[in-house]
Amino acid sequence: MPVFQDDDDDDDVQSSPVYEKKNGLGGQVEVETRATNMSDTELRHNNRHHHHHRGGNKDSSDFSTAHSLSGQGSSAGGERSGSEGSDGALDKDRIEIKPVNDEDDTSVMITFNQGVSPFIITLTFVASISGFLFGYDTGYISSALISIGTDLDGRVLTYGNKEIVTAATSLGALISSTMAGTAADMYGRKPCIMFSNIMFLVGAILQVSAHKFWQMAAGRLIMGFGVGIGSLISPLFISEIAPKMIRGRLTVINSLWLTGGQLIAYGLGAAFNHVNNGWRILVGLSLVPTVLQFCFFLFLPDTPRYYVLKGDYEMAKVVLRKSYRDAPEEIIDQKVQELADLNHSIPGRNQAERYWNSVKELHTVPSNFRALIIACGLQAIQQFTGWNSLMYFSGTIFETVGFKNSSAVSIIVSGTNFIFTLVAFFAIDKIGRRCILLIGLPGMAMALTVCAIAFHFIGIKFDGKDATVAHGGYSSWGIVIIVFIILYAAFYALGIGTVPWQQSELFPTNVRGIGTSYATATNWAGSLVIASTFLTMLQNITPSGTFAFFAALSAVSFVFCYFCYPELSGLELEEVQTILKDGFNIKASKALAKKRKMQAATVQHDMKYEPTQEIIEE
Ligand SMILES: O[C@H]1[C@H](O)[C@@H](O)[C@H](O)[C@@H](O)[C@H]1O
Repeated sequence: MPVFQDDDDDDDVQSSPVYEKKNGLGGQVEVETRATNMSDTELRHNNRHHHHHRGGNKDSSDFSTAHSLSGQGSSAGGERSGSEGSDGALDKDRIEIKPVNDEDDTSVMITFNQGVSPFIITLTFVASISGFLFGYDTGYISSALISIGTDLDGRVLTYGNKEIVTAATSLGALISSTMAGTAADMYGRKPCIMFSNIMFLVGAILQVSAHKFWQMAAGRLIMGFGVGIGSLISPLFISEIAPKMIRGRLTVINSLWLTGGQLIAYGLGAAFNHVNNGWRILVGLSLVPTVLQFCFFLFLPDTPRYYVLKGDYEMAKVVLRKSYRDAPEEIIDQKVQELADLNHSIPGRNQAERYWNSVKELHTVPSNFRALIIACGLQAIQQFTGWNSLMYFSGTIFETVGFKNSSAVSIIVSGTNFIFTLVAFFAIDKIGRRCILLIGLPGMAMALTVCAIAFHFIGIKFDGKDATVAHGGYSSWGIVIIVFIILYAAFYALGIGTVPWQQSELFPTNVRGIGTSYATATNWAGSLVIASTFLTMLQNITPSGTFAFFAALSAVSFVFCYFCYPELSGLELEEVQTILKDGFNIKASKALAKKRKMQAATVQHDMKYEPTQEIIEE
């Protein structure tokens, strides 16, 4: 079995089941990429085949389609292929299909040149409406808080009231996200999203008709239940229907809808700022996408994985057939078989036992626990570096530093967030998650530090109800604050705003639901803490102190990511597990990601012409 030293910097595209790497401490770390646990699900069928050697050479001989991009097929198929001489007994026309160990994967499907079907695009589009609602409903509150005036209880809202109305949604989201993963396994992803639509509906109606502060807060809380469910299920749904090779990007599409929703909320907020009861229109408009998503889902199916989970193999096949229109029936059958085999790999006689075993596995298996640290760590960093306090209160801040049309400035901030999420969409696989994180965090720390200094010179004071500035009107420090808040937004969206939502790739199948639930709950807990304390912080430790605090946290977060976040772009899911097996193995992950990218480029190029392919080691 071939072995290569990976501590060199060569760019070859060798693929091997065993890698020897030096870890950061100089010790030897053996990273084995065999999909050993899946060998029992090995499937075979007769078909025409092609055999790709590394470097993209092809010949026609015995073949295993194990793993097109990673060469993991080398575990079972590769060993056979590797002993070609002794394998002469193998039937020339036999294709051996071995799944990777991820049931979301299209490892059988990858034997086709599969485009993204209109059906997959439709499902992604409809599921992402949850992302839009997440963004819109967390976005409109900033301008609503300004235009609400004395419409509730006939008085001006205190900062405390504003914090409650804002934080209620995060609280609702926190509560529902802790249960959403399990509910999705029990009742299905689609019913969960439809249930979230009902929460959005009830919450919005309560708010639109509110004349009392507490009714408004209750409406925001119930809307939050919907946001929490949507924020977890939508990326999960997309990852389960997406073809493996574009799964990462499709997940970022959900983030694009999210930040786009925030942008639209700010735009409409500016438009309705001076309209009587304009905030009610803002809230009321959120009913449109909710109702649309609910109606669309009446006609759309759940994910194949869910149907297999429930034993409804026929429905799973129906969805797969629509998703991969060119796939022959036998491939569809085998994909369903793969999913069924993987489904049994979760131990337990019933749902409760399986749930408990997942919880145990999450905490006791070292690679899972490291994945948990990274996933929760990134979500916590995303929130505790202060972005959402700006999303929620930027209107108030900009008004205070002298900008009358504060909503317009807020549009620029959320527009920057959207545009740089788009930049992240292109960069996340190309230059890698780790790299954009390590660019973004120091950039944020720098921008926040400048804001802290500017706030000091502008002489701003919050007394819990009103904000006063020593130098009223436009000032050069006010402009510095706006410019650097925009820069902060750009660095944020490029890295930490987007990367944490790739969380599902960190976990293996059996703990993915529960792992992503923990991480999503961490996100909402952080959002809740920040939203409910930001204005109090401004008051007690001054705006300068608050921004300096966020700057310090960004700097510390950089250190965390530098030492704990491996490069995962282009890696197969089980490779992520092996990378995390005995440490965070940053160096090894970077080398492996580099090689995988080159292999993927070769395979993608060839896929245009070949129905099947594989990279194997010689
Ligand atoms: O990824 C998103 C995005 O960055 C949003 O702008 C932010 O409001 C959310 O909290 C975050 O989860």
